[in-house]
Amino acid sequence: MLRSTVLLRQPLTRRVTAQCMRPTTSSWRAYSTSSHKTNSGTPSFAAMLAVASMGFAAYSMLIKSREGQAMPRRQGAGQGEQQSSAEPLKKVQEHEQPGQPIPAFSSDEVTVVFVLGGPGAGKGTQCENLKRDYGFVHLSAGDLLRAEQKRPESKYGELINHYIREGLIVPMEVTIALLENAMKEAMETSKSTRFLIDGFPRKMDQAIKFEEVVVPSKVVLYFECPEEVMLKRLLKRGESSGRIDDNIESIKKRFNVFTETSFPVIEAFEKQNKVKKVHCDQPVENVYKEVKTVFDTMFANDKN
Ligand SMILES: Nc1ncnc2c1ncn2[C@@H]1O[C@H](COP(=O)(O)OP(=O)(O)O)[C@@H](O)[C@H]1O
Ligand SMILES: O=c1ccn([C@@H]2O[C@H](COP(=O)(O)OP(=O)(O)O)[C@@H](O)[C@H]2O)c(=O)[nH]1
Repeated sequence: MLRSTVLLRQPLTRRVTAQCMRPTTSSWRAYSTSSHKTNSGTPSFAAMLAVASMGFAAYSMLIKSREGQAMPRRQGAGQGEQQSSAEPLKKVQEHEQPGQPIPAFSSDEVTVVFVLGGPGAGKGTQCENLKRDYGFVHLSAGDLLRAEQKRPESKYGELINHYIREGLIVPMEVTIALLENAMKEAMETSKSTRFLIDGFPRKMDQAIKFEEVVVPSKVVLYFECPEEVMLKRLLKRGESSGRIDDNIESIKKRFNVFTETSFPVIEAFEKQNKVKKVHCDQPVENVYKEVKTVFDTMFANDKN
């Protein structure tokens, strides 16, 4: 059984240090949970206004749509109505009622591995290997957001586009709903119950909410990689990815957001002894050897 999410519920102001998690490469910045801000990670005033108003609109819609709603009973995997991705916020609103939230899935039945690490560390590459060899479903939060952004009927296209370009973290209501919908769909279509959640959670509130309303994670795979290596990989990827954030300006912002906001999530999971660290500054095959060691140990006799 998993340990509870006690640590994740501790006040976020609590200063956590996990020396073992800190990068050792001298040229890589020191990770700290203190909240210093850097200019390169700060959007312009106009951009902030735009983000604030878009974010406010999304939250207003969420709150408005909750009004007069009775508390629905959460349903297990493979049951209940199919949730269209047309309205991702609807999914989370079900959880946002007073009282103790009920996770959508039981961690006895559904296995979630969070795959975390800086941009370009190689998460997606290794997830595809794991999908092939271990039968996990690979859900990239970034890919789900990009698909939602491109969906013509989406209300959140512009909002997602802005957040991704600025390297900022999209409000969790959107991302959690997309993830839960995708999990549900995979369970219904392929009866899969093992998930690699790639690039999520990137923020404490996302981690807490997902484990409360979807399912607690089993393990966190942390892809440790020096910044200069990630930078090189991202610039190379940017030559053909067509991604609006694989450019030097966006990359710098993403690095700052990772250091200041996402790395503390990894530290918090480390305090729960959930983190398995993989060294990514080596060829793909060698990284995968490390990843396989973790999975062979963790899931050798696991039926989930
Ligand atoms: N170990 C590795 N060595 C060299 N290049 C890699 C390695 N792992 C991934 N890449 C390449 O680096 C880029 C970023 O990898 P990706 O898996 O997309 O990272 P992430 O999902 O963490 O952003 C891709 O172009 C990928 O082909
Ligand atoms: O849970 C998530 C995952 C991704 N993103 C956004 O999507 C971008 C790209 O994330 P992805 O995981 O696809 O790429 P990576 O940065 O790991 O290369 C991030 O910078 C964020 O703007 C987000 O807001 N929430």
